[in-house]
Amino acid sequence: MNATVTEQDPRVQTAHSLAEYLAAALRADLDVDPSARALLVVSGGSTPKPLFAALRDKPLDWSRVDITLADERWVSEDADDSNARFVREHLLSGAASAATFHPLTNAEAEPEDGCAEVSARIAALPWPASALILGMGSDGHTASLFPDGDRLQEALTSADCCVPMRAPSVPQARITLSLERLRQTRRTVLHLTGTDKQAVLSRALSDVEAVSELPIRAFLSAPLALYWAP
Ligand SMILES: O=C(O)[C@H](O)[C@@H](O)[C@H](O)[C@H](O)COP(=O)(O)O
Repeated sequence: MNATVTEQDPRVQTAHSLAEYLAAALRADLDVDPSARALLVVSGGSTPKPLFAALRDKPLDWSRVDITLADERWVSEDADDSNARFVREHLLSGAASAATFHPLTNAEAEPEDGCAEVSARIAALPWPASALILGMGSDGHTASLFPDGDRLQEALTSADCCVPMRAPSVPQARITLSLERLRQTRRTVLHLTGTDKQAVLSRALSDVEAVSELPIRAFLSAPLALYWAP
């Protein structure tokens, strides 16, 4: 007998499992009532690309789904490193093109000037979100909560929806949802790949460093679904 061996990329497999979980969460929240809308908060970076590919054709009523970002670089939407561009190209196609996307930028030149308008617009979405998907950097940042962020303390304590952020470790100015807003979700997912990030997460779980040193720690005291692949 000839055996057929199919090798699956673990990152793609993990993305598929997470897409199933998110689609089920969105369906459950939409099924509550026919007029209900569901909000999905996604992250940028490179990790979500296979997730978006696995999620965008899931059968659900995408016309009742709002999508926004956990954070954004303050760049134009056609810039290579715009998270909005990334979402439009990789998530908002196929069935998911019926969803409504809410970007975190506007025409102001600086996030400090544009933040109030973005905050008001994003606060008006149907919170709590069905799900928040966070990534994490090797410095323990998540969303744009950077250990060296100029407004990290404000973002960790503010009741405002969004906070501008600049950090010496990253080239562009950013805008991030505040911790309080990021916590307004029914489900929080941490989506990671690689052994380097596994090591950072172990450090964060060891309870030695402060939230200001490893901001991901702000999410470890509440239920969190971890999707990790080597
Ligand atoms: O837009 C961004 O850059 C994110 O919001 C950021 O918090 C990201 O999730 C991590 O930096 C992980 O990025 P990677 O997925 O590229 O490793």
